[in-house]
Amino acid sequence: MVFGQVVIGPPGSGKTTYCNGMSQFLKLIGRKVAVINLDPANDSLPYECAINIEDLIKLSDVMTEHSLGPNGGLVYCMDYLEKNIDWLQSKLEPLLKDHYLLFDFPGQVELFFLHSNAKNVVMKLIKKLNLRLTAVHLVDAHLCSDPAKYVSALILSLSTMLHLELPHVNVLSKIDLIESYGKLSFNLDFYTDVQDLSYLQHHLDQDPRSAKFRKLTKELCDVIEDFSIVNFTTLDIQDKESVGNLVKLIDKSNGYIFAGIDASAVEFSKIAVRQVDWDYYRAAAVQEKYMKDDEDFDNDD
Ligand SMILES: Nc1nc2c(ncn2[C@@H]2O[C@H](COP(=O)(O)OP(=O)(O)OP(=O)(O)O)[C@@H](O)[C@H]2O)c(=O)[nH]1
Repeated sequence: MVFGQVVIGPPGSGKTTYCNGMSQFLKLIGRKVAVINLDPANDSLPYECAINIEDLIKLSDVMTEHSLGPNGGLVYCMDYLEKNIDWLQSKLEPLLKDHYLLFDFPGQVELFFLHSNAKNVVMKLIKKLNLRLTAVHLVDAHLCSDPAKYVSALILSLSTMLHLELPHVNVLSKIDLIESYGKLSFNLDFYTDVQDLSYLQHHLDQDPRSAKFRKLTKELCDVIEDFSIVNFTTLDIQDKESVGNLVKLIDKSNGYIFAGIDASAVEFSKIAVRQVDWDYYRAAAVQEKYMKDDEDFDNDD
């Protein structure tokens, strides 16, 4: 069985940095890792990639030949990749024996909640090569400092989860910069747990700019709460502990923790029920590390 991650998220959310940091971390803990770059717009890669979509198709060629902009060009490239899935399959086959796979995808979010090519590529690989993949969806943590942007991040995460139908982990990336655009209105666990969005709506109502969207915001928040499947974990890619906590979650979601153990109910249950760090304490520890409390703010004045 081959395990891995499908790394997705809006432009600039940190996917390429993540693939680089995550592959280094996984190598340090003894896994053989292959990073597969499926983003034809990635021109300078910080990691050594095992497979590069550039060898199949170049975004610049597509844009010139078909008079397309970068977004249209990327949709074309994903469509081309789906039609040439055998190319990717043949490149992946030699890696399947002992590698853990990290797929670096483009940042055009519509590829993951609207168009079906990227999903079809992932689904075909899963089926043909018997892969166990988790979608790791990165969202820039600074979006939490603006309630309207946070609601958009929630909607994007929900739509992506529903569209991709994979084991899924949503990540607030660059948590070290969370308050760089302003102090948060609530504790960090409010944003990670997505428990009661009425507070957020109340907060939005105070802003005259969002008054005319009040009903729309309420409806969107209701949809998110009705599904009740979106939550976030946090990540500072430069912090070993933060990356390690994320790896534990991903390993649980795609079944990696069960690999290599005897297929007995006793062994499975031992792993499934072993002690976990409660998310409340985890969010509180992250908050203490990266967010100033009110006293610090007062002292700064
Ligand atoms: N402080 C901090 N910066 C980060 C972190 N992760 C990524 N960055 C920075 O965020 C910027 C964007 O990161 P990329 O990895 O290029 O993001 P991307 O999602 O691959 O971007 P696209 O290829 O445009 O879709 C870079 O300047 C990174 O150095 C993090 O955990 N902390």
